[in-house]
Amino acid sequence: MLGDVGPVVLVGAGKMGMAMADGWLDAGLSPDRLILVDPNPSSSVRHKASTVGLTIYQSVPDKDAQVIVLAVKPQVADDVLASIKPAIGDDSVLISVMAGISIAKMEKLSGCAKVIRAMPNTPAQIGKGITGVFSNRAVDPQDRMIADNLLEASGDVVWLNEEDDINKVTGVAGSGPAYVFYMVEALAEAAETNGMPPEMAMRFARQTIVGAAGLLEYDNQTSAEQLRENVTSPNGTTYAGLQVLMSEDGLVPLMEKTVRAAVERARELGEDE
Ligand SMILES: NC(=O)C1=CN([C@@H]2O[C@H](COP(=O)(O)OP(=O)(O)OC[C@H]3O[C@@H](n4cnc5c(N)ncnc54)[C@H](OP(=O)(O)O)[C@@H]3O)[C@@H](O)[C@H]2O)C=CC1
Ligand SMILES: O=C(O)[C@@H]1CCC=N1
Repeated sequence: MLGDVGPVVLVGAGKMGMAMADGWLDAGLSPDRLILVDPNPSSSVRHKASTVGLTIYQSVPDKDAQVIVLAVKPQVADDVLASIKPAIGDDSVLISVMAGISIAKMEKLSGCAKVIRAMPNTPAQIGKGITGVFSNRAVDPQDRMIADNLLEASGDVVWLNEEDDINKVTGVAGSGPAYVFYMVEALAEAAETNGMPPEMAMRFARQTIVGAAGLLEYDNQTSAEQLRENVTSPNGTTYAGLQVLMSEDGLVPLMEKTVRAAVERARELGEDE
């Protein structure tokens, strides 16, 4: 699927960058068309690179890239945007997954005309991510197709209407896997409080979330609400538990506060410009 794409320059071989790189390699991107740039890669990244035949570069090569993907922390955006100039030609497309950093800033500091913001999430690593995407006007249908090909290797892709939608996607789906992992931790803690030994508590909590997520995928025509109701016997145990979780000060207001904090932080990261 990605046989014709590249060269792709990926700047930042961290958690998100490598999650996407795994997806691209699985989707057929040839390792010699993926240029991985990271001045200080971890030992696991070095191991992965040597296993699949990827070269890791200290800095961006002085050669026009078809696509440059930025997967570095927003805090180093200024330096990194300036450093990628040697790889930018007239037709290069810049795709950034950095939270907060605006298209205007990327155009200005990198000199790249075609800029796309994408917000993926770490399930990209197993092709089960979802990515929100927004581009500037210079990005043409051919560029969008290349971006689609790359991003679809991570899972679903949704093109957005406004740049601020990226901040909303960040708070819901970019950060979202962490909320679910924390739910596992909280469920395990609650199991322990109710008398389960720690190892057993984590085993039951983790597999419960794995199983529930699996059902959402397997039974994808059935709403989450219906799946919940399928568990809930009249006046049974689930009903008793949900009375707490669905109360006025239960999960909904907590989730609203959680997502609002993340969305606002994404907007703030953009304001530090
Ligand atoms: N993690 C996630 O779930 C998601 C993250 N994102 C976005 O992805 C970006 C990366 O996040 P994440 O992967 O978690 O962070 P990581 O810290 O895991 O990855 C960033 C990588 O970039 C490296 N790096 C630092 N400076 C440079 C440089 N000048 N050139 C090349 N590489 C450099 C870092 O090296 P070192 O560690 O040595 O500094 C690190 O390996 C962020 O902007 C974040 O907003 C978006 C969606 C989800
Ligand atoms: O926490 C962060 O800022 C990044 C963006 C979305 C997920 N991780």
